[in-house]
Amino acid sequence: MRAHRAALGPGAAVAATQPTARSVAAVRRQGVAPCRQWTFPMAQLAALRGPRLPMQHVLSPSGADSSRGGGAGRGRGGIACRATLAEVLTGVGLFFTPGALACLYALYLGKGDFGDGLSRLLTQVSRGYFQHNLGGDHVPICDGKLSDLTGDKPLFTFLYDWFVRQGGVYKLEFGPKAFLVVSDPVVVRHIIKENYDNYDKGVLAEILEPIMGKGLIPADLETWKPRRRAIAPAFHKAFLETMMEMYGKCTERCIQKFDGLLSSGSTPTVDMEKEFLNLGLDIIGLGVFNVDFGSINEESPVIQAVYGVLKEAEHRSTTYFPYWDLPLARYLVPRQREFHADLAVINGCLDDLISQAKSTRQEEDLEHLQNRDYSKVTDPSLLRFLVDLRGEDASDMQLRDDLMTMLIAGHETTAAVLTWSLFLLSQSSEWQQKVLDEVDDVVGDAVPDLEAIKGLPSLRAVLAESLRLYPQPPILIRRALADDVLPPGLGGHPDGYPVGKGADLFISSWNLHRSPHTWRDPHEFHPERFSETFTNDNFEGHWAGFDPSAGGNSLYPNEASSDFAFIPFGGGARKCVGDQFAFLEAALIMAMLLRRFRFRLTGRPEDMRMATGATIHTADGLMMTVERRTPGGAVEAKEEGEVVVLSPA
Ligand code: HEM
Repeated sequence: MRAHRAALGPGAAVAATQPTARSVAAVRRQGVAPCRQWTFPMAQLAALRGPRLPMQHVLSPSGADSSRGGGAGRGRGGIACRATLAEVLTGVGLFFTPGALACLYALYLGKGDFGDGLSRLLTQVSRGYFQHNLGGDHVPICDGKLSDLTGDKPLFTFLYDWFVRQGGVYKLEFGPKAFLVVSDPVVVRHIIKENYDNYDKGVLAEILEPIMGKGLIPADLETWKPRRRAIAPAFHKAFLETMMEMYGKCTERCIQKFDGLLSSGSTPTVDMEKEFLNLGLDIIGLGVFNVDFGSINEESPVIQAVYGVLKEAEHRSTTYFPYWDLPLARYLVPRQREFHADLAVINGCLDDLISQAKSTRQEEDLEHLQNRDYSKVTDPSLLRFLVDLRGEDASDMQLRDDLMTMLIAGHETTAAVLTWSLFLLSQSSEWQQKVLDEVDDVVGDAVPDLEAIKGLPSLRAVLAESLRLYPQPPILIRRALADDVLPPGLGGHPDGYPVGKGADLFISSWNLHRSPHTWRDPHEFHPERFSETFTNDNFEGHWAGFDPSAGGNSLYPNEASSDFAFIPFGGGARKCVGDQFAFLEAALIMAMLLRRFRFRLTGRPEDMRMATGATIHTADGLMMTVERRTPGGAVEAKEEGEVVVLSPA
């Protein structure tokens, strides 16, 4: 955010309207009238953030005129030496006046806030030049303020306010960029399932490319198809069962750590968000490469590098101006230097692991790999599977990209689900009691297996409710590969919303999951909702409603049971490949920790604040006291109001 302010703040804005000596010279050389100079920085912005456009569009809204205007005559050789002082002053005045006027106009548009005003000015000027067809003439438009991006409230909460006012499809304009924000299940179903191959990851792929390359999440469709075919079968039943044993071992380490803290007789305070991140990192390291990061108890350089890269991915996804693409930024900006150093550490580590795995490759058919006796397999990791799979000769680079993708995708997301689940559960003695009764009955002191997790419906409903209220990530990103027409959704324009090739879309899972049209009491913590049906006749048959029996054998309520009103792991062809891996992991960790410890929030729940990046995390950690729990004991009933759920308001 800070970088964003620096790049687009008042200083930059003034620079944008007052050209540098070099740009003036360039304009003179081209014979372009100086008064058209204001368009230049916008061209840069648009080119950096969106698809490039022909330069004549940028230089002059009125086309060829600009190259023939008064500037051409003034700019042709020798003017400076023949000019009188008055002419020079007039020239300077002519040159700066538009800039000054633009500044004043920006201040007026922003009602005194220059940044907001500049953003609006850029929006007004760029409409029709840089924006793709985004919803046609009848789409509701929201004018984003820069202060929304830089303020304390996460961006996705603003998207909710607008959704409530404007409906399930609206256009959000920020400076020269515009997005279509989608919060309606019928429209979401169209984008991610029915017409999924008309969309790629757009802006997200641009941001993640330096980190994940062409890994499965950002990959273009052509790269994605064969990789998805190779990777999805790796998450088979025997693999997941073996992973659960590994989750148990990692969770035991966490339990031992808490036991150690409790042995002094005091009541320790622990940041549970951090503990979940460490636990998640150990698990993903073992699952993906069979490498034990041991991060619960120590910090290795690789772990530090992973955290550094994660932070940078987050920084980039929340920074408006991609300054890291500027020439030399990677050498001159300290955080970019650190990022590239971190990336080199991880890539070095991954390259070693890949070359080791390839040097011991034992090619096998898919069926054989899936039916191995996993009790005898020393390396059950995804890397081993992908290297040994017959017919899969992915390059080292592709393997590296896929592994890096899974390392990043599978770590923070699960930690975030655990963090918000514990936050919610710690406020409800009723749900704690339900969950603990199940855990004591079904699991006891054992490490739960797949069947045991199936026997914990209350715990699974709590995890799902946490994913509904705090979806990870809160926004999914898409870009249209060809023209399309989105369906109207609830209350939308009957003709639907046309989108042009290159149009950027935000699918707001946050809005979808808290929509008053698809959920009863959408901002309240009610895990029991997932065992009840819900319909809304206003959709006139276009939305099937929520039906718990429509989810098949899924461990969690999903896009099928909710007809795309609940997409905790996405949906359609690009649905998360690690959904079962992650859901089982979260359920197992919760069951084992809750069985042994009692966690209490140290502060007031209403003081918790969200921070956003790739996932929603807490602004100040999840600080909790840890006490030993006597298994089988009742949860002390206390006077409780509604569970505090952090909401858009
Ligand atoms: C609770 C934890 C997790 C959540 C909430 C989650 C959520 C998601 C979501 C919503 C998507 C769809 C993104 C989109 O459509 O743009 C996705 C995709 C993906 N996730 Fe997860 N994920 C989790 C854990 C994992 C794990 C553990 C792994 C790997 C070990 C993983 C790997 C992936 C990959 C590779 C994709 C891209 C799939 C594709 O495009 O084919 N995720 N995840």
